[in-house]
Amino acid sequence: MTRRSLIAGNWKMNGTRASLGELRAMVDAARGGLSASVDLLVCPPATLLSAAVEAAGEVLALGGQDCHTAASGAHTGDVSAPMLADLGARFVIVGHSERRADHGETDALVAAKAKAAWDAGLVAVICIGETEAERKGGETLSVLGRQLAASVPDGATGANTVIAYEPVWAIGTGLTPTVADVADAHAFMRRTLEERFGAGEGGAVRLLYGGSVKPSNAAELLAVANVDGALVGGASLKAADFIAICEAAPRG
Ligand SMILES: O=C[C@H](O)COP(=O)(O)O
Repeated sequence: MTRRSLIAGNWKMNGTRASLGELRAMVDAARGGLSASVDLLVCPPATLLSAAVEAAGEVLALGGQDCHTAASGAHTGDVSAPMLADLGARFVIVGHSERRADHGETDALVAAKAKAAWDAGLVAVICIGETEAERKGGETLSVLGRQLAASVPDGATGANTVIAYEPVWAIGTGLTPTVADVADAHAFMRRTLEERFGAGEGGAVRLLYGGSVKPSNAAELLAVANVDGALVGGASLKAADFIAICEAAPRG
C-alpha cells in the first residue's frame, strides 16, 4: 500500500504572531513544489491558528494540538474540535504524552477526543509511546499494544486517523531509538492495526515517528518501513529545519 508522507510540526506552547514569518517561509517552500509529493501540517498554538490558516492557503494544512471531548459547553479554557474546524483546521493532535503527563489524560479520554475530532470532520493524530522506564523494562510493544487498543476508537480509517509513535524519552532530548527499534515498533503497530481494522484501513493509516527528529537524522528515520512521516517538535519552529525534514521524506 502506498501512503503519502506526512510531515507534521507541533509548535507546542511556542510562538507569537512574529512566528508567522517562519510559517510563511514554509508555505513558500510548499508552493515552490514541496507539497507536490509530501503532505505538510503545522499545529501552532490555538492563539495563532486563525492567522496561520490565512497565511497557509491550501498548500499546508493546519491543526490543533488538543481538543475537548464536547462540542461546546461550560469548560473554561478548553477548545472544541468544531471550533478548530471552524477556523479551518483539518487535523488535531490528541493524546500527546505532554497532555497525558501534564493533564492526566487517560487512553479512554484520548479515544473520546479522537471521536470528537472525527465528529467535527478533523483527522485525529493520536499519539502513543513508552516511557524510559517502560523501555528499560522491555515493555515497549506491550505498552504500544495497550495504547493502540484503548486510545484508538473503533472506526479508525486511513482518512480519519494518523498514529504518531513518540517514545517519551526521545521527546526534546536529542535521543532517538535505533533504526531497528523504530522498525520493530512500526511493524508491530501496522500488524496490530491491520488485525483490528482489516488490511485496507489498517494498512492505510499513516504512522508517524516523533522524538528528536531533525534535519540530520530525518532521512534515516523516514526511510524505515512503515514510517510514513514525522511529528516534529523543536525543529518545526524554524522553517529551514522543517523544510529540510520535509525534503528528506520519501516522495509519493
Ligand atoms: O510532538 C512532537 C514531539 O513531542 C517531538 O518533539 P521534539 O521533536 O522536540 O523531540
